[in-house]
Amino acid sequence: MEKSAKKTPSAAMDQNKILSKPRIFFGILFLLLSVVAALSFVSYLMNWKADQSQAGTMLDKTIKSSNFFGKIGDWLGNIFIFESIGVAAFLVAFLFFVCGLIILKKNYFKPWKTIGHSLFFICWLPIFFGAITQGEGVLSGVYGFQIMDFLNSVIGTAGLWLVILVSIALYFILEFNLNPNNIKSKLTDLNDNTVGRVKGMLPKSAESFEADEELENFSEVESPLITVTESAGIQKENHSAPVKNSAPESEFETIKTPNQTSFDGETAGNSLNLNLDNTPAKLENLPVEEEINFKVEVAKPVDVLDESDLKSQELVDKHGYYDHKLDLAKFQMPTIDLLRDYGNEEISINKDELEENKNKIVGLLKNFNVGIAEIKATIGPTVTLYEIVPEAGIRVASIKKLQDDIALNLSALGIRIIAPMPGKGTIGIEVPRKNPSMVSMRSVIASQKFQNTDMDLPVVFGKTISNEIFIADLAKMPHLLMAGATGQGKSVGINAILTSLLYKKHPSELKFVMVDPKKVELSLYSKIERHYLAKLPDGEDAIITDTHKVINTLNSLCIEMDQRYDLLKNAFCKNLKEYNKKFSERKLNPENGHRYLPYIVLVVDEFADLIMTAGKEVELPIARLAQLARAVGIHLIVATQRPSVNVITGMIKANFPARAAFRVISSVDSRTILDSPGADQLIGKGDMLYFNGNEIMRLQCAFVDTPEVEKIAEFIGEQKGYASAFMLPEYSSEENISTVAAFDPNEKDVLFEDAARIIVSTQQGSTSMLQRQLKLGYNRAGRIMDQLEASGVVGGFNGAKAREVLISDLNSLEQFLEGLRK
Ligand SMILES: Nc1ncnc2c1ncn2[C@@H]1O[C@H](COP(=O)(O)OP(=O)(O)OP(=O)(O)O)[C@@H](O)[C@H]1O
Repeated sequence: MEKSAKKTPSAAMDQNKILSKPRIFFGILFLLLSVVAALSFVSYLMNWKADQSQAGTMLDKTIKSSNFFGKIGDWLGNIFIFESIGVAAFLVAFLFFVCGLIILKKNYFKPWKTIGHSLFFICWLPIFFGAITQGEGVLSGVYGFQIMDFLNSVIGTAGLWLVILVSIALYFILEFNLNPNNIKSKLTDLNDNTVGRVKGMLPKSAESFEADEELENFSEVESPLITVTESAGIQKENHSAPVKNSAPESEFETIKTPNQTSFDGETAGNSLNLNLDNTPAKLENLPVEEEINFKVEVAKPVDVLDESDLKSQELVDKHGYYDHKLDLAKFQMPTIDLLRDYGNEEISINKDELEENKNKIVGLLKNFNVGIAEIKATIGPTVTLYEIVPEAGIRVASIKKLQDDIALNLSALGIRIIAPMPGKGTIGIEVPRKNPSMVSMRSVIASQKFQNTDMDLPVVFGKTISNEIFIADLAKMPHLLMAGATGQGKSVGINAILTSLLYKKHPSELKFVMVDPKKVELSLYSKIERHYLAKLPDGEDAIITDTHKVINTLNSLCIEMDQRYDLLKNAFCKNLKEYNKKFSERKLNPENGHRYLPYIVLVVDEFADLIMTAGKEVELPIARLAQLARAVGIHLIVATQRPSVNVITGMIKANFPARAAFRVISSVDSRTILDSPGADQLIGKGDMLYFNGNEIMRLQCAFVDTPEVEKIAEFIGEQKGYASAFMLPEYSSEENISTVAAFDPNEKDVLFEDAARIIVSTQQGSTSMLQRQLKLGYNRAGRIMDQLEASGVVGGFNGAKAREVLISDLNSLEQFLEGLRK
């Protein structure tokens, strides 16, 4: 109660302000009376036997009273206690007190309820004590005894006790809303809660009952009351509490309900009506709100298991979760010692070099009137980054223009200026170190960062310019485009990527599709065919070198992608991870085609070579895979030496957000791969730029030598593997063949004859030539070529080479065409 008073001090103060003087006078008078009466009663009870004999001697000065309040106190005690209602007289004193508070408008409790309770006990206690003491002593008072005596004579002793006990029982039932359910729940609460909590609950129970009553009233007039109260700005949260029924079980929420009684004698109902009718301004003068604890319990949602869930649960209980590693349960991941230790890789700091470079940079910039406020050096494995803060007013572009001058001055290759440094207020000048340190694959694989990573497909590229290990998640990239001129570290980079994946993924979780037109770069991995490689069912080698097979494999991967999408759709999963989790929980039936889906990483080395020989036939499936395959766990790594625009077309580029550039020949190439220059300024030997779609980072690629890769492949290859490589879906170009066979002269393209003439006159069965000469799109040129094949002008598809032209000269062709026209 005090709490609520404390909570609304301003409201209470407002009320004090409007108290009239007579009100204050009578209020205090009643409070004093209550104190005098209570103390007189206490004193009377202590001395009543002696003092009673002095009754009626009020004016006799010779007779002294031992009551605190003298003869008045005696008189009061005698009248209220002895002659009337015994110890229940204290309730009369209490009623005085309540009246005093009501007059002073101190609404610490519900006054009318309190008066009601007091009156009940003023009636009940004297009879009860009368029945117990049979009129002996002062506990019952004379009236109490007489009423008890009267009842006793009318209904007998048993009837009297029945009345006493039934009346008190009824009181408690009504007051505390006691019913079997309530008692049970309260007992549970008592059990559940700590002693302190129980203590807290007991006095509150009366309030709970009141709150229930009030809530009933609320529900009758719920919506208007809510509207009015909210508009009045009074405890808006009151109404959100019941709405929050979805709150977790046992969560207590406090709601405040407007007090139902007022000092003007309004009943609860009246009070509510008043709320409805009053304006917000009037509402502010309503009795202070009282805080009660309102407990909301929401039944826990029952986990409804449908039939398939039950089945999967049963299967899990019986067999445990599906373990995709079980087939190769004994498979050992490669050990660190397979990688070569290149010795101390600690960065040596050459102070002279640092000082010299710093002085040169500062001196040169000064010559060009670029003042520097601050300069800082960060030493990386291959380059040192000098970060400068130019003086105020210096334009960034003016420093950027000085790149060549700085390079000349420092007489070093590979100077790169980053102006401004992303996320920093500085300009960066990267200067290659004279004695770069090597970053070995061993050191990055053995690092805590890599060992503890929880990425799906972690790829450790090497170290950043600030010597931190850099790991990226291929699953998130989701495809990587790599470029770099010959001998700049691209092959080492691919090996570093493959090695990181081999060190982290079990054969059941990852498959590689390797395309290597150069035939030598990836051949080392043929040893891990039965563990990690995927191939076409009729493919002899898992590492694909033939262009024709590449096309089939890419199309097969597209089929795999489509099949995976169907599986995911049927399993209601959004991505591979979710799907595999569901499969492991045995929620997906293998009889419906469901299977554990490993990640598939397609690695294409020398993409330029493929594009040159097969053009759109390669570009289209690659672009399709790049666009769609990420969700089904197919990721692409495409590398090229020649990052020209006809190799890395707009379509390819748009679908490869992650790019890695080793040193390239020209800044045009750099722009093709990274959309900005810089890769032409690298120093080679694994010095690379990595673009993740947002920013470009300079990295030193980790070095892994061919013998190391060989060792790893051997280590894996010697272990028990699957019966064969992972089989990709069958893809045959028979469909094309059948369309070719079903050639209909009447449906031939209008440019068919022109195309035939070009081919025969040049003796080159090339689709791209037709495209160029006739200015056709790839699809139409391809269709015409099919028709030429079907009609017998050219031979079948010949992989990388042009088709054989079957008609030797234009004369023969004209005759041939004449024949077709008939
Ligand atoms: N990360 C590296 N750290 C140190 N040296 C490296 C690194 N990467 C490459 N090199 C050096 O550069 C040489 C060429 O590297 P790599 O074979 O990877 O080049 P490439 O770009 O693949 O060439 P190509 O395209 O002709 O195959 C390596 O033999 C090695 O000496």
